[in-house]
Amino acid sequence: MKSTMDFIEMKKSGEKITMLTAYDYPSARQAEAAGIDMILVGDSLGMTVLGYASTVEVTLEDMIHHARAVRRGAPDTYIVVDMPFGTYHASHEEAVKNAIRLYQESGANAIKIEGAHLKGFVHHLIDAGIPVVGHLGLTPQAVGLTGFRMQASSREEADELIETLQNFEALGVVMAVLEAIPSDLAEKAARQTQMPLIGIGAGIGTDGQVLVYHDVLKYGTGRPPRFVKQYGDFDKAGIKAIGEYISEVKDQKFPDENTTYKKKVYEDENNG
Ligand SMILES: Nc1nc(=O)c2c([nH]1)NC[C@@H]1CN(c3ccc(C(=O)N[C@@H](CCC(=O)O)C(=O)O)cc3)CN21
Ligand SMILES: CC(C)C(=O)C(=O)O
Ligand SMILES: [Mg+2]
Repeated sequence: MKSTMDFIEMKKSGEKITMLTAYDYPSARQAEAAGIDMILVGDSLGMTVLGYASTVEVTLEDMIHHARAVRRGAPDTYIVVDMPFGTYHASHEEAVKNAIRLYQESGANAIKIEGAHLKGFVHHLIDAGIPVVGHLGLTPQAVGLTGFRMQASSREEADELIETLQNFEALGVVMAVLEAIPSDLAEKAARQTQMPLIGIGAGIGTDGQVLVYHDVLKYGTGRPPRFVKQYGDFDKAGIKAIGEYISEVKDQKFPDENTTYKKKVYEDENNG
């Protein structure tokens, strides 16, 4: 399994870091088999696998439940798990308690927290020995305020983002995700910190990329964000396979010889 130090080495050497979300055992198995550098158990699971309109309804229990399945599917991959909405704002004390619980119960290697608010309590997590990943730019848990839109497009907001990253680094945050920001800002940010920066909708200049599993595979999603590239078509493959199954049952072609237990238990009876 790669370590936090390996990602810093990859940044130094210029080797891009690959990250993909996974939410369950099969998606984690696929990501590990393909050789992904790290897996994110994103709170996007609320939208991709639970069907909510945003990530706001996702709970700490949801994150633990899914992360444990991902760990079983990817025992040898570095896993980051999202702190969900409402679990780190009420007080620093509650944030620390919830973060410790998520880290301890999820089996993840690091926990990710959205926004600059993290600055206020991250030292407690680092004191406890928890690797913490930041997340700036578009922070989907704040969708009610921001919408799902590009962020930090003014000079002031861009400078503020870079300053927050420098604070994160000084506090001991190990990595950060930058979502939906102008590419020149992301590139500048990556040059100004030793922390590996993983981009999603942040251009080519970050130290790595992250995408959502269901977006990469075109699997049960609607119109994807602009920054998504679809590399597969699970919807097409799945609907085709399910359609063939339906036809074969209707046409009595399934089950067949190979899929039937034919040992006779009523051999001595006439006419069954
Ligand atoms: N499937 C999926 N992929 C994601 O990348 C993702 C999630 N879900 N859920 C959590 C957040 C939400 N994210 C989103 C969701 C939608 C847009 C989007 O539709 N953006 C439009 C622009 C919308 C506007 O300007 O009003 C785009 O064209 O990119 C962007 C990020 C990123 N994350
Ligand atoms: C989009 C990524 C960065 C995320 O936070 C998630 O999948 O929840
Ligand atoms: Mg998230």
